[in-house]
Amino acid sequence: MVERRAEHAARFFYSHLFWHHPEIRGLFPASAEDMERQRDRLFAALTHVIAHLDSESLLPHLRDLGRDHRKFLAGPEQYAAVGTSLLAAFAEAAGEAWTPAVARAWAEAYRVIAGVMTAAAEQSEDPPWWDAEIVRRLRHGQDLAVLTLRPHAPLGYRPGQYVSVSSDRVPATWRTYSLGNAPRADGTVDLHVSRIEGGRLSTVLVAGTDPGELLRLGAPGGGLTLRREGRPVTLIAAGTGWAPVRALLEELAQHPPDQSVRLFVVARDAAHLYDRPFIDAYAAAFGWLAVTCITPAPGRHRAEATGRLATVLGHQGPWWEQDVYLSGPAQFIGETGRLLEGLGAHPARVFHDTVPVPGAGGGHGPNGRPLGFGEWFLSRPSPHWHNPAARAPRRP
Ligand SMILES: NC(=O)C1=CN([C@@H]2O[C@H](COP(=O)(O)OP(=O)(O)OC[C@H]3O[C@@H](n4cnc5c(N)ncnc54)[C@H](O)[C@@H]3O)[C@@H](O)[C@H]2O)C=CC1
Repeated sequence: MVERRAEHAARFFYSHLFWHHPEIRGLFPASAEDMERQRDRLFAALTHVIAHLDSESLLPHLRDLGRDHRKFLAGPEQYAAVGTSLLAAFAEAAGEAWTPAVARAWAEAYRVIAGVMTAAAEQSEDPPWWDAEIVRRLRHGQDLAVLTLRPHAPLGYRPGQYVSVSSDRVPATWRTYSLGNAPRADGTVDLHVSRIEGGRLSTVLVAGTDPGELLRLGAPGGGLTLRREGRPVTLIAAGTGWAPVRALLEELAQHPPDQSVRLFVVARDAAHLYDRPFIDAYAAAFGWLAVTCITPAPGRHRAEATGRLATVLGHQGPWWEQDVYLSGPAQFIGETGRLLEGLGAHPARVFHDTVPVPGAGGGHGPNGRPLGFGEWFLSRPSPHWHNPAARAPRRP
């Protein structure tokens, strides 16, 4: 019932929260657009919890979330305030269906969720966030940069994962970006950032930060990590989706696989194949690796490269035995994932971190704005709160 009025419930929730606890407002993004995103994230996160109530993955997910929320300075008082406002918003949206029994069940559910999250936060031995100094910023054209960072403490990172990032230049705003390597001997890691139109943090990271200044990093996350199960591997990267794939390749090179590895790198133009020297060096050094780079025909739209990739993949095979790792824009992952299934790839062996939201064509949210990587990730699995037609089927 609340789902049908999700937009209203989310607005009510934040108004209630900030009215009763004005001091909490400062922990949330200042801009209206970023608050809009925040509202979606709340329901995406709740969807995830509710869709996984019976799943073994729920508790580990909540613990991760709890540890991660320390970077938002969330303590017991904030959890209590959020719980009160959340239940008030649900009561408002559910109307007469909000019976005393339902209210009790939700209060209990929230108590459990918040309890698991705060306990994990208290027990964590990791810092709440990592301060990371920008050691170097390498621009590749107008829209792309690779930032070399030195975190102040070791990062528990597995190749293929991403971190959330925040800068004092855009307060209370966190976005996820992938790292292109496991920490080097000196602790440094590379953050690959593509500027999105109107994206305030990505614009600052690509064009407006200086070596010596600090960023904040959240704990590494994501499941695009190597499964070494003896099957041949296909890696497919588009744009800065190259970053996690690069990290996976480095890991493969450290313990060369018995099976062949095919790598497909897709970019909007030749200039955006920004790591070409690395790719060429790997192709020359390792007999187990076959590389194909794909760009659109000159003058064509960037998405045409995805069509070209489809043609190339159609001539490869067999797919059933492959482990496939996919990384790139959400729309790209959706299209290429469907194509691979059509070509016979095993659906459980096509790995990626992002899931397209049904009904939100063009990689855009309900208000026409682009969805961030974190939102794609959080909205997994995919019942979409703002589109009743796309709701998950009810369990019998
Ligand atoms: N683990 C992951 O899946 C990761 C995902 N990303 C995401 O990858 C994206 C990278 O952005 P950019 O480097 O600016 O990429 P981009 O916009 O330059 O696109 C690169 C290629 O992706 C394909 N593509 C882009 N938009 C498409 C569309 N609407 N439909 C079909 N294919 C499309 C095209 O082949 C294009 O040439 C960001 O959205 C980022 O969030 C980044 C790192 C890791």
